[in-house]
Amino acid sequence: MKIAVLAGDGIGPEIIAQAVRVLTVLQRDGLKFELEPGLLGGCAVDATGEPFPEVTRKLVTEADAVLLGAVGGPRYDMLPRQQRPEQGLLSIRKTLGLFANLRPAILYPELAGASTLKPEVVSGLDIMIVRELTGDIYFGGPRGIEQRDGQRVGFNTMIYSEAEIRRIAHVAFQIARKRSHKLCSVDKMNVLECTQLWRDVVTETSKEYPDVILSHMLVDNAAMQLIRDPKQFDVIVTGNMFGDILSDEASMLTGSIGMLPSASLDENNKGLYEPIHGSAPDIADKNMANPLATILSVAMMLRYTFNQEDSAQRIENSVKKVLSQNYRTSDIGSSGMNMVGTVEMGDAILASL
Ligand SMILES: NC(=O)c1ccc[n+]([C@@H]2O[C@H](COP(=O)([O-])OP(=O)(O)OC[C@H]3O[C@@H](n4cnc5c(N)ncnc54)[C@H](O)[C@@H]3O)[C@@H](O)[C@H]2O)c1
Ligand SMILES: CC(C)[C@H](C(=O)O)[C@@H](O)C(=O)O
Ligand SMILES: [Mg+2]
Repeated sequence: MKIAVLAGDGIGPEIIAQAVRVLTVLQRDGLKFELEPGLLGGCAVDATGEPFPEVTRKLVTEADAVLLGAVGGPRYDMLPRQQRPEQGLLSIRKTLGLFANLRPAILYPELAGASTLKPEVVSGLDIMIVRELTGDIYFGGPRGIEQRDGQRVGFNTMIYSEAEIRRIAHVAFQIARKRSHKLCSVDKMNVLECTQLWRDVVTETSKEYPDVILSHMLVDNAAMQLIRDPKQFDVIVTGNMFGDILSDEASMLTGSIGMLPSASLDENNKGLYEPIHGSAPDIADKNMANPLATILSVAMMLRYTFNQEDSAQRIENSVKKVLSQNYRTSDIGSSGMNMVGTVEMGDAILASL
């Protein structure tokens, strides 16, 4: 088994270093895999002029799984769009066919006080957001900025084929089947034809899953309901853009965006694993970043790509243990806690593995 490790930019190298320490312990204890580093994002632009160079394309195509930190940063914001670090991330997702993005939002009981919501609103929260990842307005054409009638206009195209909707719907129904048999599909069918089709196809697909209760919600209401009463949700399925926004929103229910891992899977469960957050330039190189989302992404890799459920749980249990020992990075900290930096959080995880 080969794992490509793409640290990326900003806090990427700091959080990936802690995740790699965890993988190295598992390797010592008998799991068979090799780690191979590669460049993606701004660091790849610096080295090669491209955010997703050919050598990285080859590496990730041959690897069984990819572990990614985060890409992007203000230094690269003025580059032409095709050269931006984020374009590297979008290309890797598209190249590997990673259409199913699983973003679990789980509140660890110890962090009930870290959420900005009242503990009773969030305690016990366990939501799975299933985000379609290779379609939608992110990839649709035509797109651009051009002159029309003496002024600039910007335009993008929201587009989904029924096949794209059906395959992500199947993933979501199957996940709902293993959980509480409840699925909420989020769209904006009152305004957008593209999401009318989304609702129609998800409803058609539901006929194959009579044991799952399907509901639909408009995205503006869903954003509100996530804050009002998040525990009404179990599995949410939605498109690329709504999923991006709702998962950042859901992260704050759990205390911090530094806690949310993700898996991006193809048809065969080959996957890319990354925290949902970005490169956090405001705290880069300060030993402040929370590495837990990245470490939990390693657990997802072991579960979904390598079928190593025991090792996945071993990592998740060590996260629970360090939280119960009151170790906190500043994003989840409060008074009376054992405040630590990125590396020290990694030390605590290793000690409790
Ligand atoms: N998957 C990715 O690589 C990815 C995802 C999102 C954003 N980005 C890129 O990252 C850059 C910064 O974007 P942004 O500021 O909008 O979002 P961000 O997620 O990087 O940061 C938002 C806020 O959350 C904090 N934060 C994020 N991760 C944290 C962690 N692990 N521990 C503690 N605090 C954390 C940051 O300090 C910041 O205050 C942009 O270039 C953006 O395009 C990349
Ligand atoms: C950086 C960006 C392309 C990316 C997205 O929008 O998908 C990020 O926000 C994410 O959530 O992984
Ligand atoms: Mg995002």
